[in-house]
Amino acid sequence: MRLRAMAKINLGLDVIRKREDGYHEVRMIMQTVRMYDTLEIRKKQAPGISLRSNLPYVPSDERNLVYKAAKILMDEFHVEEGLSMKLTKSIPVAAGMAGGSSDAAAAFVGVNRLFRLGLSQEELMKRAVQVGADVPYCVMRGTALAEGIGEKLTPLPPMPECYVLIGKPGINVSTKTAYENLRLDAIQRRPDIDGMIAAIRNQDLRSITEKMENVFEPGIMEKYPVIGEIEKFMEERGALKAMMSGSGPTVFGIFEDREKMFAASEALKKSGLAKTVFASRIYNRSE
Ligand SMILES: C[C@@](CO)(OP(=O)(O)O)[C@H](O)COP(=O)(O)OP(=O)(O)OC[C@H]1O[C@@H](n2ccc(N)nc2=O)[C@H](O)[C@@H]1O
Ligand SMILES: Nc1ncnc2c1ncn2[C@@H]1O[C@H](COP(=O)(O)OP(=O)(O)O)[C@@H](O)[C@H]1O
Repeated sequence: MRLRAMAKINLGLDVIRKREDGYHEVRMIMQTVRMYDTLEIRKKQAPGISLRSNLPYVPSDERNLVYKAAKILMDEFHVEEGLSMKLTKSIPVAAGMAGGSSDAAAAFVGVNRLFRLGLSQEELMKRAVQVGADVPYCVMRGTALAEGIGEKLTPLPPMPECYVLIGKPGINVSTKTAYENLRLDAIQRRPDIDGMIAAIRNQDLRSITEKMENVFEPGIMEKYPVIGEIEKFMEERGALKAMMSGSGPTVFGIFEDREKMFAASEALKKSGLAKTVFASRIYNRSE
């Protein structure tokens, strides 16, 4: 069985408060994009889980989120057979695009099917949060409002068709450190999440992009000015708006015009500003 684990972007990202347990309460507009890792899974005779990946620097033991997800289901349902998995990564790692979370979501969906465990999507999402705050969303996919620590999800109508240019500079930002360094009392501009939901319901792409805001961006951009440079580069080449995704450092630009996006993509590759450049488009649940 072969599954696609798709990346996400945050069209809007607000952090409301820090909880007692150290996690933060968020309000985010999530959107799946057509950039994906591939997870191949099959049964094997010997018991246990084996995992291979195409990237030497991604762990292929129990630290891998795919492994964690598979183990949760196999333990709960006392699966006696073995599982063999092969992960081929294309989504940049530690990039703010939920690559690992989406791989884990694919493992939940795949293991449920392969061993005929009979769990509904909702039942998978309940278990998914044990692996990471964004994993339930990665099971659901599409356009959604995420609240709580990211696990309370409200599906939204698909955002209007558009093109997404992805540019990741050659730096890594840890999600944990980004949350730890966020000064909630110093946040100056709050994203208008409710306004964005209205704009999505109205299928108004311009209004959606006008409302794009991420509270992590000022702090991370101050440390890594290249993020702002990539945004400017995209906007000068036709992006309605460009912004950092999640805790960064990946930048995405929203384009109405496909040709402009491809031209910007080629130029960005040549510029040397970004290490990974990928021309993509949004993915909707109905596809
Ligand atoms: C910031 C966001 C925005 O979508 O995405 P990424 O930048 O990681 O893609 C998410 O909130 C990331 O969710 P996810 O990556 O699943 O987080 P987890 O693995 O559960 O947690 C990693 C660390 O981030 C912090 N964390 C995470 C989520 C949250 N709501 N509050 C937190 O404080 C915790 O310190 C935790 O130890
Ligand atoms: N399947 C996986 N893919 C990528 N990274 C993984 C995976 N499993 C565990 N990790 C670890 O998780 C960390 C961040 O993963 P990733 O999901 O790419 O971050 P982000 O959600 O911030 O983009 C990496 O440092 C990596 O070592």
